Amino acid sequence: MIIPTAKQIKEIDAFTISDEGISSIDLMERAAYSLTDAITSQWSTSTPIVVFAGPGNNGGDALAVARMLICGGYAVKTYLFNIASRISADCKEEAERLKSLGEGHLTEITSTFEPPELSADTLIIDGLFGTGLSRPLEGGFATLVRFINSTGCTVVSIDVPSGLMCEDNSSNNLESIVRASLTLTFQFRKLAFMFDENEMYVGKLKVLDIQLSSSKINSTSTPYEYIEADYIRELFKPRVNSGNKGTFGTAMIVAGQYGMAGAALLAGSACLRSGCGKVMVHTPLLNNNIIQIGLPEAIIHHDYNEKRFCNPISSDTRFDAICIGPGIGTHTDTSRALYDQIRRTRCPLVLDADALNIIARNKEWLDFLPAKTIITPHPLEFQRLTDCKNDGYSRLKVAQELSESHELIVILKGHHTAICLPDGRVYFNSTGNSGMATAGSGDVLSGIIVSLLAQHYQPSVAALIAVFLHGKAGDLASSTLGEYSITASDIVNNISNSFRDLLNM
Ligand SMILES: NC(=O)C1=CN([C@@H]2O[C@H](COP(=O)(O)OP(=O)(O)OC[C@H]3O[C@@H](n4cnc5c(N)ncnc54)[C@H](OP(=O)(O)O)[C@@H]3O)[C@@H](O)[C@H]2O)[C@@H](O)CC1
Ligand SMILES: Nc1ncnc2c1ncn2[C@@H]1O[C@H](COP(=O)(O)OP(=O)(O)O)[C@@H](O)[C@H]1O
Ligand SMILES: [K+]
Repeated sequence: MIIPTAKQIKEIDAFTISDEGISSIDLMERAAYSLTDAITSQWSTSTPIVVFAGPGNNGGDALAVARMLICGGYAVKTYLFNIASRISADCKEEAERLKSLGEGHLTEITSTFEPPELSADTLIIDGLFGTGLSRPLEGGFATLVRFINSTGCTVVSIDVPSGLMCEDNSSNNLESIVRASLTLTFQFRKLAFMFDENEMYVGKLKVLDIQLSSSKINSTSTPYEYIEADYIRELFKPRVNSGNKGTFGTAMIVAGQYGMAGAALLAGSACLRSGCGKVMVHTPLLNNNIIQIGLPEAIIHHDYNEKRFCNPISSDTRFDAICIGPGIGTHTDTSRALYDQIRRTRCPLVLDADALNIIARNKEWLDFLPAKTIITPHPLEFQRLTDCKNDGYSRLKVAQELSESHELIVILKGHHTAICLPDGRVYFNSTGNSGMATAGSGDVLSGIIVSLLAQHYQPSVAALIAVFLHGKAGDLASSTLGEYSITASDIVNNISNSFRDLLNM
């Protein structure tokens, strides 16, 4: 599903109204009905409800929900903030409809506001601002948001937590954003929801289908896409029945300085579990026994001249794709070896972990990376690599620029990992869970990617499939072990289930 901007959502909204020949108030009623349905399915009529409505259509939704809840037998107190005497036409109409239920349901605030006493079990419905927020909240609205956040009550935000911009929050006033327990958003995830730091505002997320025009959605051009199973499934090539080891390619993994052999094991086993024909591991001699025993299917490519650090792979080119980085360390010999290998590499390449830390110290090497190289930084590695600011939006913009200017595939790892392609498109992943925040899980991802590259998947396709499968393997691991107990090896052990789940095997 696409992730449109707030401006594009407005256009899709307007198109739906004209195309369907319905009035905007009827679309608002449809939206409010689905909100009410979501709320009543979770909270019973014994829950006291307080609704805060703003002056725009987000407020209109809130007023309509208040009316529907009252009609459903809930006790609801509603406050409409009409400070600037400029409420939208549909918000005004919804206020009239609410008032028509009788006295006392609606309090209109035109100047000062005395916050009501709220019991701990009160449910707050936040309909102050949605996609129409145009600047950070200040003054009375900022105070109101701080009040809402201080109550300790459960908060349901309509469409967007009030105060949160749909895209860029890098210069927002972060104290003036509602911290929702649940956000009921219309039709699309918003770009800001993809950034890890905004989870504390969004809370749990539920996307409500309000049947906006599918033809308009399909013709809306946006670089941002949220990827789910159906999309990924289409990217698979059929596996040749008569294929042999050679058909499915050889992957070379350069990993594991002495003391980090586990990184080589994890990347190597993930690679073997992901379909390539042969796996070679280039690793220091001192890792010999552990790799031979732990990964008997792999061919070890010894680093003879140095016992502890990874050195050059000599001029060997008997592989179809190469991954450099998991646990290699940043020793100067390794650094030199990485430089030589980058300059020499002609096959698809994925760089992870310490390979990226070495490049971060030699940023001009970015210019030498072969086109379509995949890099897989976590936020700190990306910060070292680019000196970008620390918020998700700024990081994404820098990743998009890097991807376009250097023709790289940048996989920005996180809860919603972003895959940035050189043509400007960005795909956000839908699988994965906090159990995967465990040492070594990035090594597993690298192993899956290089396996798909060795099978001659285009780098962009390999990146998309690998990120999705990796997260899915983590989700399957969590479904049996729980998020507290997953290890990176459990992710490897669920790669096969992840393939089977995705491909209905
Ligand atoms: N998508 C869909 O199809 C559907 C969408 N629907 C709903 O519509 C919502 C969008 O409605 P919307 O466009 O009226 O914007 P909304 O968020 O209510 O705010 C606009 C008002 O806020 C004001 N304002 C802005 N910033 C401010 C600030 N910092 N401080 C103070 N004021 C500020 C701004 O005034 P101005 O900027 O002109 O000063 C204006 O008065 C959307 O989120 C969803 O809930 C559904 O009803 C139906 C289907
Ligand atoms: N909360 C989370 N939700 C989803 N995926 C996660 C979460 N935390 C970590 N991951 C995934 O786990 C991997 C962690 O990689 P990384 O930080 O490089 O780990 P390591 O360096 O220990 O191998 C990434 O693919 C990341 O997307
Ligand atoms: K809201």
